[in-house]
Amino acid sequence: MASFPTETLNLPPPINGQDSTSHNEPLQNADDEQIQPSIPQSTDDVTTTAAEKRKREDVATEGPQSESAEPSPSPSLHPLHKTSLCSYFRKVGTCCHGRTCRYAHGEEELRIRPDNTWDPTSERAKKARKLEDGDKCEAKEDAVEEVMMTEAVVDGDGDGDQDVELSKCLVHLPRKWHSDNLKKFLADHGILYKSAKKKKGMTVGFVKFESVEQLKNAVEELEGISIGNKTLKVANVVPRSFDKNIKSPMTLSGNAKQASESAVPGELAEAHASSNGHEDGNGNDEGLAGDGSGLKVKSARDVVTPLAHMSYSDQLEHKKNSIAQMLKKLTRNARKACPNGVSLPEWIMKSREIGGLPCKLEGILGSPLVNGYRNKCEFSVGYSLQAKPTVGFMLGNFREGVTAVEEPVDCPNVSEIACKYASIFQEFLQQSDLPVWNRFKNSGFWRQLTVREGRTPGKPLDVENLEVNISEVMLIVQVSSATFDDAVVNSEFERLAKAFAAGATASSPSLPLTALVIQDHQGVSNVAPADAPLRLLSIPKADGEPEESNDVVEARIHDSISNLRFCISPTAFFQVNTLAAEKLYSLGGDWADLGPDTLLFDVCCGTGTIGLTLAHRVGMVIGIEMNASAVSDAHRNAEINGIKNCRFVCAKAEDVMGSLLKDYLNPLWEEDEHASEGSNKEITIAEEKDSSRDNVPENEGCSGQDPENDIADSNCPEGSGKEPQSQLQKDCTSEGNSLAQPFKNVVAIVDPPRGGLHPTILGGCSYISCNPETLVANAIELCTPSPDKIEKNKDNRGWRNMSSAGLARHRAKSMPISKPFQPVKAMAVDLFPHTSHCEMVMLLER
Ligand SMILES: C[S@@+](CC[C@H](N)C(=O)[O-])C[C@H]1O[C@@H](n2cnc3c(N)ncnc32)[C@H](O)[C@@H]1O
Repeated sequence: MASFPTETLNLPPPINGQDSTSHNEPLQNADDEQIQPSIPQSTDDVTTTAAEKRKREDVATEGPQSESAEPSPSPSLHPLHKTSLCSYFRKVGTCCHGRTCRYAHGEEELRIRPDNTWDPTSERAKKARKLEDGDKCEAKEDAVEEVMMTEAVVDGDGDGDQDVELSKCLVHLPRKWHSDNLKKFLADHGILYKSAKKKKGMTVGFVKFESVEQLKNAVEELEGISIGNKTLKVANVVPRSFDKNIKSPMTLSGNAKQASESAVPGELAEAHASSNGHEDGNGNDEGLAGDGSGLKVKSARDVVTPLAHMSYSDQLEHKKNSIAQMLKKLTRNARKACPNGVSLPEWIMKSREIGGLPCKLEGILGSPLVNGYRNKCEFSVGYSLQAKPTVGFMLGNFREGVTAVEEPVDCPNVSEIACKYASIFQEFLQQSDLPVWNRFKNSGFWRQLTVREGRTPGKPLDVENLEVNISEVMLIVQVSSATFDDAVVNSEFERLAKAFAAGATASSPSLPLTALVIQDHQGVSNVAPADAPLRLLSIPKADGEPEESNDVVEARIHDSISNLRFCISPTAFFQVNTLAAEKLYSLGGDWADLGPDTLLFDVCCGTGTIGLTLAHRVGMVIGIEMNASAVSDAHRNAEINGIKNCRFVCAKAEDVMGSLLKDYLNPLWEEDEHASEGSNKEITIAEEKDSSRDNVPENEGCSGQDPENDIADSNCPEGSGKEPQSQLQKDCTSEGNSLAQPFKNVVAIVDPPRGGLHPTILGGCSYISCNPETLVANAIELCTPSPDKIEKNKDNRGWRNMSSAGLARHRAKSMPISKPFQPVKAMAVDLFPHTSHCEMVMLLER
C-alpha cells in the first residue's frame, strides 16, 4: 500500500486554526493506523475494555458545554482514536471490528481531535461551519453600511448637493422588491418622502425626502426594523458633487506615488491614502479609509489586489493552504456520494493518511513576474465617489448598491502601460459630449476600456523595465450606441482615436498602439457576448492623418509562449499572465505522460495555446473551443508556427466530445475493448477563485462568456466536429498519427471557464484539468464510483441553492456507468499574484 508521508506534502500550518482535517495529525504510518481491512481482526480484550472505557468517557463528556473541556485520551489510546467516523459503519450500519474499531461508530462515539476540530464529515463539523459562515455573513452585513456608496442614482432635479443631503439608502431590503414594494413599505410605516426607488435584484433602495424633518423621522422610524431575517440599515448616499474643472489626479506615468503626490487636495486624496495605508504590511484594518463624508470605503487596490499587503511568499503559503482545503472537499464529497453497497475507492481510504487530501499536493509554483504581470486589463467606466467620470475598478458589488469606480492607483497587478491608457481615456471622458454608463439607469454611452498587450517572441525579458517588453497593444472600448445619433458618435470616435494616438506619442517612452476596436454592447452587465459587434477604428499618425483604411489593418495582437507565436483577436481568451501560463502548460504536459502514441484533447482550447505548445510531444492534438474567433486564431497559430498535427473544432465541448471520442477511439476498441482502460488521463487545470466575482477587475481565467448562450455552430468557421469519420481522417493526415496508426494513450487537458464543464463531457474519457472549485466539482463526478443502477435525475429543483460540491454529488448519481478516475497528484500554480485567485493542475487517472 503506498503511503504519503506528511513531510512530503509541504503543507503550511493551519491558518487561524481553521484547518479542520489536521494534516499534521500523527497518522501517516499506514501500517500503524490500519484503514478498515476487509478481513476481521482478532478481538483484543484489553483494547475492547479500553475502547469501552473511552466510549463511556466520551458519552459523559459530550454536549455543547463539554466540547472545549474534552479530557485527554487515555495514554494507551492513540490520540486520534475515534476522532474520525468509520465509513463502513456509516454505509452499512455495521463494521467487522465492532467495538475495537479505531473509528467512531456514529456521531455519539466521535471524539474531538487534538487540534480542537471535529471530523469534517460529521454533523458537529457541519454545525460549526454553519455557525462560522453565519458569523462571516453578519460581519459582512455590518460592513455594508460602512462601504455604502453609489453613483448618481437619485434623479437630480437641479438641487445639486441638496439632492444628496436629503437622500438616504435603505440597506438589506429583499432582493425581489421593486420600487412599488418599497413605496408600500414606507407608507405602511407612515414615512413621508419625495421619491423612492428600488431595483429588483439589488439589496438597497434609495429614498429622497422633502425636508430635513422628513429625513430625520424616517431614520428614527426605519433604522433597525426587521424585514424577514434581516435588519434594515439606513446609510448615506454617495457621491458628493464633482467639480468638472478639476483635472484627473492620475499622472501619465501611471506611477502610484506620483499619482498620489499630484492628487488635488480635497479630491481623491483620501482614496490614495487608503492604498498607502497598507504599506506598513498591516492588513487588519481591511484597508478601510474615509472618503471625507464620514463613510468608510475601500480603495481600488484593496478590492482588486486584496493580498497585496502580504509578502509574496506569504501569499503563496496562503494560496497553497486554501487549495489544500479545496482539495479536501473532493475527498469529503466523493465519500458522501459513494453509492450504498459500493466500496469506497482506495484513494479515499488512503486520504486519512494525508490529512484528508485526495492525493498529494505537490506544492505551489510562483509567478515569474509578481508586479505588473497582467497582459489584459478591463477598466470599468463610471463615476468616482466624487461623481467624476472615471476609468478604473468598481469598488464593490452592484447588487449592494456599490457602483463607484476608482482609478487603478497602486494596484500592483496592473501594468504601467494599462494605467497610462486608462488615464488617457479618463482625460478624454472629462471632455466628451457623450455620457458615461450609469449602471442603475442602464443608460449612457462609454462603458469599458480593455487594454491587451503582446510581446515579440525570442526577446529576452527585461524584468527591470517591463514596459520595453511590450511590442503591441490593442485597445477595446465598449460603448452602448443604440440611442445616440450616428454623426455625433462617429465624430466622438474620431476624437477618441486622436486622443489615444496623441497620448501614446506624448508618453515617454511612447506607447505601442497596434489596434483600436469599438465593441457595441447594449446589455445590463459589461460582459458582452462573443458576437457583440466590433468596429475597427483607424489610428491617426502623429501628424494627425489617418494611418490606413479599416480593411487593411487587422484587429489582432501577438504574444509568445514557449517560443511559439500566438495571434490573439479582440474577444479571444488568452491567459492574463503569459510567463506563469508557460509554467502551467508545461507542468500539465509533463504530468500527462505524453508521447508519439498520444492523442491529446485540448478541451476549451481558446487560441490553441495548450495543444500547440505540447503538439511536438504527441501524435495528434484535437482542440475544442466554442468561440469562433478563438478557433480561427488557433488555426492561424498552428499555421504561423508550422504545426501540422493539430485539428481545431468550433463547438461546445459537451456537444462534440462524445462523437469525437467515438470516431477516434473506435478502431482501438475494435482491436481490444480494454485498450483505452488504464491509459486514459485527465489533467484538470483549475483556477481557484473568490466567490465575490464582482470585485474582480475582469477575466482572470476565462472569457466570462456564458457558455450556454454564445456561438451557434453555424457561426463557426470550422466544422462542428460532427463530420463523418472520413472527414476526420482527412483532417489529420499530417506528419503525426492518424486513425490508420491508432493512439495508445488518450489524454484530455481540460481548461474550462469559471463555471466548469458540462457534465456530459465528463463521462467520456480520462482527463487532466484547471479552476479549484469547479475542478473539485468536476472531479467529484469523475472520481465517484458509479452506482449499480443509474438514477434518473428527475428532481433538480433547488439546484440554485446547492453548493457546487452538492450539485456535483447530485449529478454523480446520474453519470453514465464507468470506471471512476482517481486523483493522482495536484499542484497549485499562481497566475494571479496579489489576488486570491490561483490555478491548479490535477492529474486524474484510471
Ligand atoms: C479558461 S479559458 C482557456 C483557454 C485556453 N485553454 C488557454 O489556456 O488559453 C476557457 C475557454 O473555454 C471556452 N469555452 C467555454 N465553454 C465552453 C464549452 N462549453 N465548450 C468549448 N469551449 C468552451 C471559452 O470560450 C474559453 O476560450
